[in-house]
Amino acid sequence: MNKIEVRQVYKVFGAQEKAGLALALQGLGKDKVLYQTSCTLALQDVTLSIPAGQVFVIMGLSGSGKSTLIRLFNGLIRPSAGEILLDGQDVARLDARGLRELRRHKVSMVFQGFGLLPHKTTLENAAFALLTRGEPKDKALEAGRLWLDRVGLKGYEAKYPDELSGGMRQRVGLARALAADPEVLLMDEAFSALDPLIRTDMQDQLLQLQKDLHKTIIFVTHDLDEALRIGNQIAILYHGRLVQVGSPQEILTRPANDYVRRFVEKRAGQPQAAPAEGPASG
Ligand SMILES: Nc1ncnc2c1ncn2[C@@H]1O[C@H](COP(=O)(O)OP(=O)(O)OP(=O)(O)O)[C@@H](O)[C@H]1O
Repeated sequence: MNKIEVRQVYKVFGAQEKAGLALALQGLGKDKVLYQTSCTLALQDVTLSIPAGQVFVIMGLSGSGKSTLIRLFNGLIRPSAGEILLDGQDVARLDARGLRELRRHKVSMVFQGFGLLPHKTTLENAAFALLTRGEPKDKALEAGRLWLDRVGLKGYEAKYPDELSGGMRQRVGLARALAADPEVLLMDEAFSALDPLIRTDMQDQLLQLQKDLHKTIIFVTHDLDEALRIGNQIAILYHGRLVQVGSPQEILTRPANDYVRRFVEKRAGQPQAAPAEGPASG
């Protein structure tokens, strides 16, 4: 069964959201919507199914809509149109209380900037989600300790974030997200701030954890090598449109268009920078 269904989702940013949406629904692209309404069409007509228990990667250049898409899954952003069904429930229709419940129990997020609380210890950070949802303190700290151990940070419980390296901080971020035992883990460029060797270590660790956990993990990256390494499936965005969804093998051997082909050709083992997208046509 699929965990998440994204159905005909549009997202327009700007003061004239409705006017921008009306143009987008007529099929106008990002440039024309911007020209006519000064609004940014960040996602247009995105429909996809995200299977349960897999690592699903969302990839594309800077500005292609990756962060917007992943933020729909925990309601940080509301779509201008369309549905985001999580186990059949439309996240876009949840009220503030429903969203709070969703974020406390079902969907956790790991950020690129780690998002740790600087005045709390590693252990308090790891247990933070459990403490804020009202679990007994000893139980929450016990779970925090367990997850710190699982991500290789045993012995660092009493340290503060500024005493840790970037890689260690991201491990705390991962432990904190996993301690909440979410069904869905959202990772937005979670490893992009790390240097290449640490980044590869983190990818390995995530894959190792996933062998036991079988979580639904949605992972945003602009790096094709990372996507190929960790993704069971990869969705590629271009100017807010979905251009291809496939297995790493399919992306490599049957790129759907020139945009995907350029990603694949540029690969050659070198980590890519994240150039911004050029003007959109349409
Ligand atoms: N809050 C906002 N207000 C206005 N425009 C926005 C907002 N958030 C995103 N956008 C625009 O929506 C488009 C998609 O942005 P988004 O951040 O989703 O892209 P991205 O692929 O995640 O890029 P990056 O890799 O640089 O983070 C861009 O054109 C961006 O300028």
